[in-house]
Amino acid sequence: MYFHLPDLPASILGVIYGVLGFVAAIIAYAKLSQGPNLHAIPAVDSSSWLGSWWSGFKYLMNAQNVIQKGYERYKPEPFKVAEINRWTVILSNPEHLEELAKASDEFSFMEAFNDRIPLEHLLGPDLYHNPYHIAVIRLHLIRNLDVIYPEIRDEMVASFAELLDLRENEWKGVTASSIVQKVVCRTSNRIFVGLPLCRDPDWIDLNIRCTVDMIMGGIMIGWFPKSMRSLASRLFTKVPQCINRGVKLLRPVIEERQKYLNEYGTEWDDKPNDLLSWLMDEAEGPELTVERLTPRMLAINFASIHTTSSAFTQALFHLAANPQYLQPLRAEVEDIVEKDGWSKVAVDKMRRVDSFLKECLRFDGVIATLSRKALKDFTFSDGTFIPKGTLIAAATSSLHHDKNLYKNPDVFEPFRFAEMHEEDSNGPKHRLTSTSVKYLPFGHGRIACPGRFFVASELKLMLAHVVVSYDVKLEDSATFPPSLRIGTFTTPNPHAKVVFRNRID
Ligand code: HEM
Repeated sequence: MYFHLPDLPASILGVIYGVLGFVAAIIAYAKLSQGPNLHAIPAVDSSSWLGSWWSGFKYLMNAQNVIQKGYERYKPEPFKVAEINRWTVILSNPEHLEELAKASDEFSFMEAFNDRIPLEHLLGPDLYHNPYHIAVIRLHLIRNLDVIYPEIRDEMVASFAELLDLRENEWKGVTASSIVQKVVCRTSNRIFVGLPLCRDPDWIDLNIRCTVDMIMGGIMIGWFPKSMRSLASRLFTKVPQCINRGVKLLRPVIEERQKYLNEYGTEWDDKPNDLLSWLMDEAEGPELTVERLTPRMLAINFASIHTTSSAFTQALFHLAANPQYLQPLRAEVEDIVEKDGWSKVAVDKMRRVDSFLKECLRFDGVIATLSRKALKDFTFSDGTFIPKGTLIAAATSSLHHDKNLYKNPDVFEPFRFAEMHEEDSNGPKHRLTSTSVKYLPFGHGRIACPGRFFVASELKLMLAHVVVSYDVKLEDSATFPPSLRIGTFTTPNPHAKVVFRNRID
């Protein structure tokens, strides 16, 4: 059920929107004032009644500018930025970030996330209170990477071929973001739920759309008091329909596996080696039901599909805008594959491919990561005090463009990390999967993204395949497509085209 305003004259609608805006401003201010006492931390813009609301609006429109302004003015001290209904303290001091990344009981990633997108009320409390899927991703997905490599590649190559559907040597323009989302969804789900579900158009559509529905629904129900959020989620968001669709599609797969599990225990011939199987092996009691496994699977897709496809779409734009990098990438891939085949060993050796992707995430990846909520009062070792309840994030994009941390930070230098790897005796620390307070797209420390080893393999296989199989360029006279941003969410341009043809040389 959704609310629609009836057709009313513009003047009456204007009054209604005015009143709603005023009420929203009051609620927002009330929420801003209810939070922890952050008076000692300077604000980037005004912290007055109306000023903070206006600053929140500016943050929504251009968070990067607001954070950069604070970074230039206050670094290395923390500063606060107003969002529409909350303050966030931004950290810019690498020492603070290192301490934050190491802290255990004092800060929570999940609490901070839940404050923005209340997954607990959207997908149910089990996911939030019993996140056993994180351990499964951390242990099984990484441990099985070698074995699942051929499947990742098989699905990815088939998806590109089908979705691009190129004829002879003709150039064909495609909407990059849409094609990449489908390739990523299919390829990732080959490892998440296996064949044939990973190719089911309904499953692909569900997982691509559901992320957007969860973000929009989450932002909306975040305005409601906690006690009303589950009801609001059922009434005003599309998430319950997503879960029902998911249950319908997953039920036959899960029930068949449950039959084998009951009959043979955790091992049987031809047992699928995928994330769903590993989750079912670890699930206990009611967690093993279709109704509990489905939201978990949707949540894993939520964490992976848009993040991975955004990273690859942006890489594709960089490649198409800079065709001079195609040749050095091709040379590396062909040389390595000739000796080692399309194996994990081979892809691990592809330093230019690794560096290209890593630079794309540094250059125009996320704006703020290391999002945490302080669960108790915390004092950094230099005496900086953070009160309980404070929302914190790192000034990721500003750090990634700081000339004290990177040479020529505002220039896209795709092989910079490969060169650092060559010059450094501790080369591996420059790999895509290595995090540090200078490199934060995957977060850092105890809670750093557990999917990053899988995603690095997937992205590297995709880029290596594209460079050896296709010629790519932007449309004639097109310039680098600008990303879309709302608050700290950033997404590559959803309309821009990349032109492909089968490689001719
Ligand atoms: C390019 C793709 C991806 C990016 C940029 C990314 C980024 C991140 C970041 C920034 C965090 C928070 C870490 C922190 O604050 O320290 C995170 C957490 C997480 N990511 Fe990823 N991620 C990606 C892909 C994936 C994939 C493919 C999966 C699943 C297979 C995944 C699963 C998760 C999970 C479950 C968490 C929560 C960890 C926890 O609560 O301890 N991510 N990711």
